[in-house]
Amino acid sequence: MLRQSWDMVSQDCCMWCVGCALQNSRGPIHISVAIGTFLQGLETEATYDAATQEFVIHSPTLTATKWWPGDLGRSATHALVQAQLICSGARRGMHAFIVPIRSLQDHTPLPGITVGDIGPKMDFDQMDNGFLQLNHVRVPRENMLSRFAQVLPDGTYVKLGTAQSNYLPMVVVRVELLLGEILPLLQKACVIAMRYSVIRRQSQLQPSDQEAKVLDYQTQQQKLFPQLAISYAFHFLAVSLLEFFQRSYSAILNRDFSILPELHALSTGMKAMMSDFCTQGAEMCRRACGGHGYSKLSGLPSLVTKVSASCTYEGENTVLYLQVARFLVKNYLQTQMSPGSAPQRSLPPSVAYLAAPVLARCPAQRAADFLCPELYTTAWAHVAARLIKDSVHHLQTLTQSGADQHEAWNQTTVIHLQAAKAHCYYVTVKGFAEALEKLENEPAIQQVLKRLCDLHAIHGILTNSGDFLHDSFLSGAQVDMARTAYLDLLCLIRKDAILLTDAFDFTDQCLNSALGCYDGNVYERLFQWAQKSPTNTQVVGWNYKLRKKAENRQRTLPMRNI
Ligand SMILES: CCCCCCCCCCCCC/C=C/C(=O)SCCNC(=O)CCNC(=O)[C@H](O)C(C)(C)COP(=O)(O)OP(=O)(O)OC[C@H]1O[C@@H](n2cnc3c(N)ncnc32)[C@H](O)[C@@H]1OP(=O)(O)O
Ligand SMILES: Cc1cc2nc3c(=O)[nH]c(=O)nc-3n(C[C@H](O)[C@H](O)[C@H](O)COP(=O)(O)OP(=O)(O)OC[C@H]3O[C@@H](n4cnc5c(N)ncnc54)[C@H](O)[C@@H]3O)c2cc1C
Repeated sequence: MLRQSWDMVSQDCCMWCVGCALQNSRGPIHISVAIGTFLQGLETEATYDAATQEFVIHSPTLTATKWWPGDLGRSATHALVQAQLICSGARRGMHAFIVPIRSLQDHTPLPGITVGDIGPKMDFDQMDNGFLQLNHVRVPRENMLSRFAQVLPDGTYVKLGTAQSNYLPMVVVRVELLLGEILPLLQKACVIAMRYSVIRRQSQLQPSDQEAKVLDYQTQQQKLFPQLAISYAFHFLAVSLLEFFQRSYSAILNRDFSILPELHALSTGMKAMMSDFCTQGAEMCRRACGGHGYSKLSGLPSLVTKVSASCTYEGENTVLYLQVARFLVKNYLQTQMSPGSAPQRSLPPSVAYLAAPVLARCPAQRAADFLCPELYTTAWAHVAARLIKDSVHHLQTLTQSGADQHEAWNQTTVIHLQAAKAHCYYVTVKGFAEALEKLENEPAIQQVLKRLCDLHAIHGILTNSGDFLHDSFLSGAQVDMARTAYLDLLCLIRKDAILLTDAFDFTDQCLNSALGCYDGNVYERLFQWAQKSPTNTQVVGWNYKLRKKAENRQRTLPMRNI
């Protein structure tokens, strides 16, 4: 029964999900997943012993200690450990092994296992994150996940996939995290900040007016509407990425890996961009709520710290952007191959723009021209293509001047990072524009969402205007036109802003915010919730008692001659 459960793990490919609980006849099996950044450099080893048909799993150094895996510190009974496979004397790279770590009878650590909690974190100390050291722990041969590679009883290694096929679970988790974990955190922050901003009144727009809702200030709109727009942009993109992944998945399981590089580039790029922007956006929403945004009763501080973790887990964002850059460089070089020099293959759809005809100047002549998906998608494609070309040029210049390939890569990574980020922005703009096209039968919804799409694209142009001005693709006058279009959009989006956040459909319970409830009773709720603070539930506060104690002590101390 236990073995069957493990088979389920490998077949369903849910092995990266943290703390997945599998039931077996002897009780709950709770799996934690343990890997780090540099998978090729993993220190933990799994050496096959043909005599006993077991793997001996060992952490040879302190730095090989697994650190962070969810549910490992207190709960997990098993860990999915990524380790360097060594069989018949040869190193075979990273593979995954199911390792029992705690007794199913009394939950104590098994022999050879050192496991525990990693200590306090930035927030969410209630979450269980653990460390794990393995001292020559033996597991049966069947405990290696073996869809893409097997070790036969005599130690023969049989490769069934490519070198990258063992990385597939990371793609799966990254794709699923976008809609399941990361994006809702920004969406919730938007709902809270937007609802509070129509309740909070501050100062006057006109001297004779009553105090204005803060959402009617242009600067408040500039803080919140780009967050709303990007929430929608990410929603459409994450949905289409999930569909793309689902379409490709069966091919991959049948060992057709041709789609994997693009899936990898899209999933890493979108994980990095979404977690970056959702983190900045949630913090912006928190600050847009003034002092109450700093109160935990607003729900915003925990959203900010939670989403901030997503910039690191499942691959640190810089590392992920550089994976995108690697994909971009490869595909750009493909476009530079002269016909006949190598077999031509068509570019993956997400980078097809690299081979498209180059438009040297933006044709916009007035502000309204910027409200055109074709115009701004082309503008983003132009900037991304130029930055990629530039990054490849720098790389080639260094290698041609004699620099070692790896050194040249490191010396150009800041430029590659910029190119990868521009490419990711282009992907979100294009994805949003394509989603709009599918709404032809819903003209009213299409119109409202198009304003958000316009805002997302133009906001990106204005915040990166240097990149658009650099080769005179945009002129200074055109940047001014784009800004006019942007400011006009803020007014238009204002009237739909609350409905657009209501549409995320979070319940009050799920928002858990005194500022963000549907009924708008912010101050009543803040006051009620503050009463529940432990210090307010005692008749005499602890600080008063402490002060009294200190005063009494002072009185009983003998006077000192000073
Ligand atoms: C405190 C609590 C707060 C609240 C939190 C709330 C909880 C919410 C739930 C969230 C749960 C989080 C759980 C987190 C889990 C984890 O973090 S698990 C650990 C994650 N670790 C990683 O993601 C590791 C990151 N590292 C990598 O992705 C890769 O190893 C790499 C470093 C990016 C590259 O690997 P490497 O082989 O060393 O490098 P290259 O030489 O660059 O690549 C070789 C080729 O492989 C291709 N490739 C790389 N990765 C993949 C992939 N995933 N899929 C497909 N292909 C891949 C790469 O493109 C190269 O290909 P070529 O260019 O063709 O050679
Ligand atoms: C909340 C949380 C939950 C987690 N859950 C799990 C889990 O369940 N299972 C698990 O296995 N792990 C988990 N982790 C660990 C997580 O996957 C790693 O922290 C993450 O992959 C980053 O690796 P690292 O900590 O080694 O950072 P490092 O790789 O050491 O990064 C440090 C710095 O070095 C830079 N850097 C690293 N490599 C390069 C490079 N090649 N080029 C340029 N710069 C580079 C990074 O950009 C970063 O600025 C979790 C982490 C957190 C914060």
